[in-house]
Amino acid sequence: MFFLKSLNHVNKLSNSIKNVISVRYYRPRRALMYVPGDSSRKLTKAFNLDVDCIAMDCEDGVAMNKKDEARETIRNILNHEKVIVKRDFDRAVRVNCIGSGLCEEDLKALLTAKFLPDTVLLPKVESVEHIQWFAEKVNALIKGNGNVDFVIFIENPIGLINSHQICRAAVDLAQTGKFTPSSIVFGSDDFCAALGATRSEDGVELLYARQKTVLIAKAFNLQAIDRVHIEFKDLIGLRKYCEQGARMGYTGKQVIHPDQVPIVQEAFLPSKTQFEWATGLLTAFNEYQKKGAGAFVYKGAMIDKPTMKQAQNIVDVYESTKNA
Ligand SMILES: CC(=O)SCCNC(=O)CCNC(=O)[C@H](O)C(C)(C)COP(=O)(O)OP(=O)(O)OC[C@H]1O[C@@H](n2cnc3c(N)ncnc32)[C@H](O)[C@@H]1OP(=O)(O)O
Ligand SMILES: O=CC(=O)O
Ligand SMILES: [Mg+2]
Repeated sequence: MFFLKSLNHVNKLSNSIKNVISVRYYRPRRALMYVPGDSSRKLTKAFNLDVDCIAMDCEDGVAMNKKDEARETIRNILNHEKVIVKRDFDRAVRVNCIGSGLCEEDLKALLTAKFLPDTVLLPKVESVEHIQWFAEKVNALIKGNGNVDFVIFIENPIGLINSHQICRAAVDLAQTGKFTPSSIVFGSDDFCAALGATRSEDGVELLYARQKTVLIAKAFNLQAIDRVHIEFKDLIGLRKYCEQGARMGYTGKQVIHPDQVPIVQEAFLPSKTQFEWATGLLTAFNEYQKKGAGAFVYKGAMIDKPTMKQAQNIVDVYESTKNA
């Protein structure tokens, strides 16, 4: 239901404009909110929030001796139809990583529940072989025409080095598979640990990895979901990092606490002013194209194709989230 609702705007544009736009509509994931799968209390609380994505966690938010409980609790939730309190949301699950030896059991329990999760989040992806393993399991477990969105976590150096091949494999295998690659998550905390780096205020130790992750995501037309801000009481810092991530091209951010949700949801939604600027620009672009002008002046600035694409990005995000 989140998809393809703003095609009208694009359809109004001339064919020559359509050809340069790669249109893809996503289930919005501005805030990707983790909830430990073994905590019924937190899960209930999360379902009452106004949030794009709830990631019911089997992985690092759950202690080793609570893994079975988390898996069972989430399966029970998936055995019931999604209850929409505030509005529709992405009912996602984060399974344990393949290397843990727990992933298969998670997938078996969660993909055979009465209702499929909307999305499966796979942490610590390191290689094409991981994607092939995931594809094989998911394709065997999902019945009929079922399909889940697939979120790939890049959170260690080998995963980052192989990220291009990982995304290529995911996109290729999805053609005949029961999953749809939708996003890359930058798992900065695990990345820091794997790198042996120390977290700092300006995050300089992660800059390359953070930029490369968004670059890879965009190369494959995927959403890019930024690092978690673990100092959850620091809402001023959170806003600053959201704005920074959004400027870098990230489309959303991982969240661990309800207080972080409204700030993140807002920071990754273009403002009404930006939306109006963008729609006005697209209309003007269309008119100038018809007149044979590639470059023109709009609100005091030179506009040509790259700016038109930036405006289209704003419209896409705005349209995909405003009624979500
Ligand atoms: C690097 C990564 O992998 S990040 C992902 C893994 N980590 C996680 O999933 C952690 C998720 N977050 C949490 O578990 C918690 O926010 C903590 C442990 C950090 C702090 O929890 P608390 O000390 O309970 O925080 P606080 O008292 O401020 O919580 C306020 C309310 O929000 C609820 N709450 C806190 N976090 C969450 C959450 N993630 N989802 C839903 N509800 C939550 C609490 O239950 C509490 O509600 P209540 O009073 O009705 O019980
Ligand atoms: O899983 C997230 C991370 O930062 O690690
Ligand atoms: Mg992690």
